[in-house]
Amino acid sequence: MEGVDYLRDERSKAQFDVETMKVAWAGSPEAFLVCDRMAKLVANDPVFEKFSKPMLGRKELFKNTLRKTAHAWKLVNDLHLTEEEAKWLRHYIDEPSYTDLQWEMFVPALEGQGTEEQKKKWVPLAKTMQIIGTYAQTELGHGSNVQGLETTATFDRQSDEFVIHSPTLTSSKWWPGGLAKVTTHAIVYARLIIDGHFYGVHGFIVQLRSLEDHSPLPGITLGDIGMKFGHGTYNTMDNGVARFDRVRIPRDQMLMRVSQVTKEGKYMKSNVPRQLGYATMVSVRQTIVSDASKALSRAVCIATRYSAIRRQFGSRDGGPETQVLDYKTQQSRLFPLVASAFAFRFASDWLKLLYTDVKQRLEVNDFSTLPEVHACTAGFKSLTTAATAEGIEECRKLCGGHGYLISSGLPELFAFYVPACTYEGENVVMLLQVARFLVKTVSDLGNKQPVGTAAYLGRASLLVQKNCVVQTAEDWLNPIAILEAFEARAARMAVGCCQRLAEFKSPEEGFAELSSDLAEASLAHCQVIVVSTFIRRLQQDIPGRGVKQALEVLCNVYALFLLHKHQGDFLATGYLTPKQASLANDQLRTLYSKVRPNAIALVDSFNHTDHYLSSVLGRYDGNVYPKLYEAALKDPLNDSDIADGIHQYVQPILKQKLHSSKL
Ligand SMILES: CCCCCCCC/C=C\C/C=C/C(=O)SCCNC(=O)CCNC(=O)[C@H](O)C(C)(C)COP(=O)(O)OP(=O)(O)OC[C@H]1O[C@@H](n2cnc3c(N)ncnc32)[C@H](O)[C@@H]1OP(=O)(O)O
Ligand SMILES: Cc1cc2nc3c(=O)[nH]c(=O)nc-3n(C[C@H](O)[C@H](O)[C@H](O)COP(=O)(O)OP(=O)(O)OC[C@H]3O[C@@H](n4cnc5c(N)ncnc54)[C@H](O)[C@@H]3O)c2cc1C
Repeated sequence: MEGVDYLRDERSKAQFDVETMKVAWAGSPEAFLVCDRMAKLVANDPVFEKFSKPMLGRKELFKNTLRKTAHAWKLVNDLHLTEEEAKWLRHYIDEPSYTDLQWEMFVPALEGQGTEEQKKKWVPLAKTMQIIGTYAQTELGHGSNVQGLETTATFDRQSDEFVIHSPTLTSSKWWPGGLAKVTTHAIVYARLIIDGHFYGVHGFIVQLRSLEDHSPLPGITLGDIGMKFGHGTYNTMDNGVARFDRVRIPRDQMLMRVSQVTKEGKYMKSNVPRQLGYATMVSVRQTIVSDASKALSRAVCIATRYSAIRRQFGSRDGGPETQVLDYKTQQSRLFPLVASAFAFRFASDWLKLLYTDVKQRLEVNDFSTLPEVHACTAGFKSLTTAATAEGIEECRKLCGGHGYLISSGLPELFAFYVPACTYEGENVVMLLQVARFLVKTVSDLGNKQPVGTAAYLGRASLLVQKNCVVQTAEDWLNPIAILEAFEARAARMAVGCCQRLAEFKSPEEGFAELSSDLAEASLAHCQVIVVSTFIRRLQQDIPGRGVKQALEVLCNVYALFLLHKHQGDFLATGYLTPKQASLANDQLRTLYSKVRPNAIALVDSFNHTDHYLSSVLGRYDGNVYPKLYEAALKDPLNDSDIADGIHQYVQPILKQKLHSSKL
């Protein structure tokens, strides 16, 4: 049999209806149709070809992306695509470009932090791409600590302008996407100074380049920050540096939803919290969670298909060898990642609802749920990006040696994905934000009953006393038992941290000293929410033959895999006995056997095109070896039998006459 037959055979074993699972993955029939149409539009358009990317130099990579982005914008207009469709189009084009910043950060920053008047002026210009903007917050010297930014915006009462200035080398804006060569405008974050007084960091709309000839405006120095990790992925993007030498902008270009500066130079605070200035980051963190499920689904799709084709050992009497997918070790590394992709998908659907809700509330100045939404977006961003980055690397290893080839699609996916652990809030820094929320919630238990995602902490006094009642491996299939185990572990970790915090001289000192434990407690809290979201999703109506059952298996795999991975926490906090932890692992092995016949169908449900996967190992048709061979032959080194440099550098060595002492 060939790879093609192996996958056909695997598909015939599926115990659920793949077409309905595709809809469950996409979120709704409508969402599925949009994704499917956009994926095919990109896959069938030769402009979006990407197999030649690994061979391009930096300048060509960048220009190639400009060309694709211009073509995409033409399609958006010619085909009258909606914003949602255009977002999927960008996603499937699969190349970081300045438009990510335009649509994911510049427009949301204008919409979220601008006044009605500002939005009316700037948003239509941005949405029609008459101006192209970026989000210029990070500096050479500070990224995580936003309040530590050094760029200044000094109000000049006489001219009714702000003077934007980079006073030090470390105040140079550093990293913003598109800044180096493309963007005409930026939201520049700077310390506001009026009459020598500092009023904190605010966002300012600054024009960077002439709209006539694209040259940088006077007083502005712009450049690229250099090549980044990997080859053809983030190097398509011109992440940039900007320095400002007393650049003047009109007063009405400070984003003034949160606070205003009057003509007279009076600083006025609205009744909105200053954290609203961070709202764009909350919006993007939410998008990043959804992106994690996509990136992980892509990696597991490649690794699962290839694992069904790859055979090693186990041949008897000249018969076929064992598919590596049948090895329990392969399953125990791969299936939890398949389950995680689904878990993150449902978590991101839920987070989107939570975010939509807070957005509506913020519009009518209801800020009550902002702390919880901030904690959820920050925590989920950290949890999902860390697990996805690790998961992609695991998938590379699951594909053995071939996983290291660029043609497997995995090295470039990894290089593209890993910065997600850093940008939009470094992951540990984000967990510490969750920790602040947890400590506040636990410390306030006597006065205030927690709600929403923290509601379980209202039962903390009970959860720290109760013990797990599981007696058999089957008991671990009960969602109530699973959820209580996660809640008890998280509550015990959070309460334990709070008790130890009280032993320090000051809360700040305690927080700093216990920050590792607090980050672990935060992760445990986020896992409660992801697991409970998966469980709740299964309580909804899920149509289609066997779809719900297949998802139930994955939900249990996800939860019990986490329980097994973090069994140290579950045991140390005393909720579980070693016997119960071992029963969970027994159940996990059984569950892997239930995933096995559905493995290929599950990854088919992601509906990824071969173009999107850009992987010879993950091809839908399974024709791996001939195509791997074909891809290798296309390498420029194979253009001739005698490569450049052989005559010059190798032959002289071969032909040298050695002295007998060196023989
Ligand atoms: C097609 C798909 C495309 C997908 C996505 C495209 C992305 C493109 C790729 C890359 C682009 C990347 C862009 C960037 O990276 S932009 C830069 C991002 N930078 C950061 O994320 C900086 C992280 N730092 C911070 O957010 C803050 O400095 C901080 C939260 C770490 C600390 O804030 P600070 O004000 O200094 O102090 P406190 O810790 O004291 O906080 C005060 C108070 O405010 C609460 N809070 C903090 N942040 C928020 C928030 N966002 N919303 C609501 N509330 C917030 C915090 O919890 C404290 O509350 P308290 O405990 O009650 O006092
Ligand atoms: C590909 C990419 C694209 C980007 N795009 C943009 C963009 O468009 N616009 C923009 O403004 N920025 C952008 N950034 C910058 C990005 O937002 C920052 O790099 C990020 O916020 C992390 O900040 P940092 O680099 O200062 O890291 P640091 O904060 O210096 O982190 C270094 C280490 O210190 C630790 N650390 C920091 N603070 C604490 C603390 N309080 N407690 C414990 N540990 C701590 C971190 O955990 C980390 O291990 C981008 C970055 C990348 C990689």
